[in-house]
Parts: sequence; C-alpha cells; structure tokens
Amino acid sequence: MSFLEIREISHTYFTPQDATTALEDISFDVKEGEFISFLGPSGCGKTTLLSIIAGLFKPTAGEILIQGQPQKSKKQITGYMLQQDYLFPWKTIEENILLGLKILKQLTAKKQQQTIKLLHDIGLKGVEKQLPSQLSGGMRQRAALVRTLAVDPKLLLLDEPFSALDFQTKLKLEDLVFQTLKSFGKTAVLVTHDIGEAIAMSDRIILFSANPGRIHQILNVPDELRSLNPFEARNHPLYSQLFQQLWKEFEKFETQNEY
Ligand SMILES: Nc1ncnc2c1ncn2[C@@H]1O[C@H](COP(=O)(O)OP(=O)(O)OP(=O)(O)O)[C@@H](O)[C@H]1O
Repeated sequence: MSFLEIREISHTYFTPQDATTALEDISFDVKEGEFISFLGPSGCGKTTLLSIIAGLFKPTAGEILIQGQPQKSKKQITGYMLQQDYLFPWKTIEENILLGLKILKQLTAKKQQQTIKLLHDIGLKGVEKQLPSQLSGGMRQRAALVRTLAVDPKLLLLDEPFSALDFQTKLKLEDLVFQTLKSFGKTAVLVTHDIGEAIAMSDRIILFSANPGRIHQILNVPDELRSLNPFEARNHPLYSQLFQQLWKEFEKFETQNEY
C-alpha cells in the first residue's frame, strides 16, 4: 500500500471577481520513506497541493489518502518545515523544540532526552538556553527541524525551507535534512524552485506545468544519484545530465507562455 495517495485532485480558487484553477486532475502515489519534490514554474500550484496534503483546506475535487485513510483523520501525522523558522522569539531554543510535545501532552523525560540529543546530533550543542535571535539563519532552521521531528510526524512537508539561506548554508542544510530524514525513515514532500536541489535530494521529481497546474512529467532520479548524499550527488555526471533535461522542460514552459 502507498503511504500517500493523491487521487484526481483539482482545485479552483473563487473570488468575487473571478475563478482561478490552480490544479487540474493531479494523481500520484508516494511510497513510505520516499522523498518527492514538486518542481515547476511560478503559479503551477505547488504550494496549493502541499496545503491540501496538509489538510489546510479541501480541494474542489478529488481526495487524499494517508496510509489508506482519508487525510482529514490523519492531520497529526504531518510535520512542516517552511521558509521561515517560526520559532517563538521569546522562548529559548530548548523551550521551542519541546513545545510541540508539551502541547500534545507527550512530554516525558525520555522524549525530552531524545529531543535534546537530536539537537546535539545536528550540531547545536550548547544553544539550549539561547534565544532564536542569538542564532544564525541556518542554526534556526536546524532548531526548527528538531522541533518538527520531536513529535515524530510520519510525513514531512517541506515548503522551500532552504530558500532564505545563503548558498553554502543551503548546501550544508540540504545534506543534514536529507540524512536526518533518511535515518528516521521519514516520507517527505519538498516544494522547491531549485532544479538542482530537487535532483540532489529526491527519489522522484513531480514536474508541474502552469495555468492550470498539471503534472507535466514524473522523473525517477537514477539509483546512482539516490545512493549519494545531496552534496555528492551535485558532483556526479548524471546530475548535470538531469539538470539539462529539466532545464529544457522549463524552456518549453517559457515558449508556451506558461512561465
Ligand atoms: N488564496 C488564493 N486565492 C486566489 N488565487 C490563489 C490563491 N492562492 C493561490 N492562488 C492562485 O493559484 C495558482 C497556484 O498558486 P500556488 O501558490 O499554489 O503556486 P506555486 O506553484 O506554489 O507558486 P510559487 O512557485 O510562485 O510559490 C496561482 O495562479 C495563484 O495566483
């Protein structure tokens, strides 16, 4: 059984003035432990689909199944990592990363210990009593990842979590997030504008076209790249090949005025 099933999803936004069809007839499955990227031109509906998967609103048509169940009954199994870290500025890093467990009334001594260990494992030892403002952007995103993983979500929804970071930090964090999610066996969906990031991190790439958002192509990333971490993958000859292939598809969108 697939972990996530997207079944014939269409979505139209209605405003008093007009109607915009953001997604049309989207169907695909995601296996447990798989890392999927949504890639495509601006306005092709990537964020709309991620929000529907998160259960933030219902699509106009179609359904989402998570572990074979309608998505609405499974809200708590999804965790998020967004462009902004959304750490509470007045709380210490330790308070921030334990907050989800506290809210869910799952904060045991063991879970606290495991969460602090994860903070240390991803290179943030000694920042427990600091405020988010005392940390760099990359450090805050790492703390945000720990906060997300603390409540043990089965599905991670990543909406451009690296796009506000400088290039070196972004590459390091891609590696760290990739390795952490793989080591916990998490299923992940990443929304990105970055062709290289999609190739380096994913098992499969769902390429969307716009107006309305449709699946243009689904690409399986070759095993030779999938067995590497993102930084190594960027240096493999197959990476350039796939990059050029995807770049050509983006050029087609431009000539079709879909970009
Ligand atoms: N709340 C809304 N009301 C009306 N139209 C919307 C709303 N949100 C998104 N849209 C429209 O739906 C389409 C898809 O938007 P969406 O943000 O999902 O695309 P995207 O691929 O994530 O874009 P980007 O890459 O620029 O972030 C666009 O035409 C957008 O203008």
